[in-house]
Amino acid sequence: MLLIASDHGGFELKQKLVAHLQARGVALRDLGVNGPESVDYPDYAALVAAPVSAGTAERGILICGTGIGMSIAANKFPGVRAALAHDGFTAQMAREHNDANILVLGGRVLDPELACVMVDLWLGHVFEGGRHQQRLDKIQRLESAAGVAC
Ligand SMILES: O=C(CO)[C@H](O)[C@H](O)[C@H](O)COP(=O)(O)O
Repeated sequence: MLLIASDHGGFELKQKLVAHLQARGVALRDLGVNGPESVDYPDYAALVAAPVSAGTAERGILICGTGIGMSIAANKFPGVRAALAHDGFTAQMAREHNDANILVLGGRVLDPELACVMVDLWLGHVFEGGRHQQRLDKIQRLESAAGVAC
């Protein structure tokens, strides 16, 4: 199941992406925000990042104005690899090299048509493993070490 959420800065782009993904037949759950009213992005980051971290959802998409706040918040959750992508190349690399389980987009930055292409690239490619898995393992060890230090 693919989860998607945004704050007000990403609301318009989220609506566009939901329509795009539904037209493609992708199973997804829209967790809000449901209108353009001002909200706090960490609340919506948690709605997607917590189930991805817990393993009850496989992947998510988060959108705020720049994508920066959503990235910072989502990456606080263990096991989350939230990648802020800017174009088709970074969206594809987020899957192939980083195995990003959350794609983060900037609603005030991206052209909506490009954002649809980026989501398709991220969904349509696979993690390459190999040397990239070795690097993800090191990130996992950093996460574990940080937990011990606390
Ligand atoms: O981009 C964001 C965080 O990185 C969010 O969309 C924030 O909402 C933004 O920084 C602030 O936007 P506001 O509309 O001025 O509250």
